[in-house]
Amino acid sequence: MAPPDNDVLWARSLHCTLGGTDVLTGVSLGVREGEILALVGPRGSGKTTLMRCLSGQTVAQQGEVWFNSSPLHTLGTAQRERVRRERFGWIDPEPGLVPELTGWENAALPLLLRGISHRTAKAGALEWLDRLDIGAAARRRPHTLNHSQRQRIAIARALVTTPTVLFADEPTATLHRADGAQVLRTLTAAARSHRITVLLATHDPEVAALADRSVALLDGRRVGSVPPATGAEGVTACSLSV
Ligand SMILES: Nc1ncnc2c1ncn2[C@@H]1O[C@H](COP(=O)(O)OP(=O)(O)OP(=O)(O)O)[C@@H](O)[C@H]1O
Repeated sequence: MAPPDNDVLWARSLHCTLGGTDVLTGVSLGVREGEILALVGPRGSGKTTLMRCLSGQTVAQQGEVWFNSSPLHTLGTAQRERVRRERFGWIDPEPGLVPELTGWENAALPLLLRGISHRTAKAGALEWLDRLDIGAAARRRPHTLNHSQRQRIAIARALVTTPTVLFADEPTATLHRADGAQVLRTLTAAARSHRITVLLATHDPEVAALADRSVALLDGRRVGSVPPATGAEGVTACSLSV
C-alpha cells in the first residue's frame, strides 16, 4: 500500500521486537510536511524506538515506513543510510560532540562530510550557532563549554543541512527548564521558517504544547492523540490511524 501524497513520513502497523521484548506493537501514523509532531509517553513507552524506525536506523520486523515515495522498510542498507544522511537530522538528549573539534567544526561536520567547501560549511555553521545564541563558542572545544552550550551546538549540527525531517529525542531534557524552553522556541521557529518537519519525543506536556499535534504512546501502542495546542500554527488536516 502506498502512503497518502501529503504525508512526508508514513508508517503502517509497525511491530518491533528488541532483545525479545515487544517494543512497538502495531503503531501507524502519518506526518505532514512542515508539521511539528510531538511523540509523548512515559519512559519506556517506545518513543525512541518509533523514531528509530521512522528514520531508518532500525527496521521493524513487521510494517511499512515510507519517506515521501521511498519505502524505507524495503531499501537496502546503503540506500537507507543515504536517505538518513541526506534528508534527516537527529538530536539526542546528550550532545555527543567530537572533543577534538571546535564548536563550529562540530556544527559544520555534516556539511564537511558531504564534501562541501570549508568556507561554505563554516559560514553555514556560524549562522546556525548565532541563531542558537552560541556564536561566541564557535572557536571553543566542547570541554570548555557547559552542557547547555554543547547541546546548542548539537542542535546546530542537526539543522545545518536543513534536513527534510528532524528527529529530536528529548532534546532539552537535560537542560534547565528556562534554558530548555528558550532552545525549544528557537528550534521550532527555525523549523517553521525552513519548513522542516519535526518529530519531537518528550514526556513533558509543556514541550509537547509547542507542537502542532501530539501522538501518545503507551507500552508500544498508540493510545490516542491530544488536540493541537492553542496558538500553534495551523496544521489542521493530518492523517492518523492506529
Ligand atoms: N536494544 C534494546 N534491546 C532490548 N530492549 C530495548 C532496546 N531498546 C529499547 N528497549 C526497550 O524498549 C522499551 C521502549 O524503549 P524506548 O527507548 O523506545 O522508549 P522511550 O519511550 O523512548 O523511553 P525513554 O524516554 O526512557 O527513552 C523499553 O522497555 C526499553 O527497555
